[in-house]
Amino acid sequence: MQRKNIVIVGTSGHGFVVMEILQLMQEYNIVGFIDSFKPKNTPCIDHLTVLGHENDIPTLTATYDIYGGIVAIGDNTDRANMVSRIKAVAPGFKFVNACHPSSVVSPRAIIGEGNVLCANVVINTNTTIGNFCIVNTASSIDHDNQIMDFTSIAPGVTTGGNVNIGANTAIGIGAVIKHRINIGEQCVVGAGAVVLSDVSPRSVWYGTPARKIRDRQPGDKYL
Ligand SMILES: CC(=O)SCCNC(=O)CCNC(=O)[C@H](O)C(C)(C)COP(=O)(O)OP(=O)(O)OC[C@H]1O[C@@H](n2cnc3c(N)ncnc32)[C@H](O)[C@@H]1OP(=O)(O)O
Repeated sequence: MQRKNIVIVGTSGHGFVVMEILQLMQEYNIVGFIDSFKPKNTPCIDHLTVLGHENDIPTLTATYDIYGGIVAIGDNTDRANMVSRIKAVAPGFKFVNACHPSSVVSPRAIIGEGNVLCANVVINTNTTIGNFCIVNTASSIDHDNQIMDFTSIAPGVTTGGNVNIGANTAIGIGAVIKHRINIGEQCVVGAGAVVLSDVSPRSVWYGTPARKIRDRQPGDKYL
């Protein structure tokens, strides 16, 4: 079967991680990168270059027969804004998932669209991953979790069963989240935190056990 042509939006290190995952999947043909800041034809990696700005996607779709692609931007707010812009200029653009072949995803898990599951990720039974999330290298998301849209899970995070993580929240590298914990939307859980109690929306928590450090304001940086 002929592979569908896709683009990767974002040319950071994360963009190249996503590119390698997509290459290993052998389901899509990557035609190039989209970037808001780099000029067209900027070399990226392998033979791939920047094809244009997100506003160029409609034209590029006609030129390259583009099916869709993935937004590979690590910051949750920037990723969400980019998805909105693409939906506005190219409503037919299909957002694909990049799931590393070494990831172990339960057949009873539900995975939305536009997600990245990196190497050695485990998604256990009855867990739902929304849309446009990043589950980074070797993270383990256990049974009956609900991970909402535009959330990012850094490398080596472990969640127990029945954990809920709200939209646009960032969980830092190596954090551990006890079973039956609810984490609100737009939160930051710092690197190495051990979360033993519920995390209120729009707040920053870290430490062992994790404590609330401060509220987050709109536009505050994530990691
Ligand atoms: C593939 C990838 O790279 S994915 C990305 C992976 N990266 C991450 O996961 C990074 C996660 N980020 C963090 O943990 C950050 O430190 C944040 C977001 C929690 C920063 O929080 P801030 O409150 O702004 O921290 P700030 O840098 O101002 O430091 C304030 C104090 O808190 C401490 N601190 C900061 N983060 C943590 C943490 N995670 N755990 C314990 N203490 C911390 C600092 O050491 C500092 O202490 P001091 O005042 O005694 O010197």
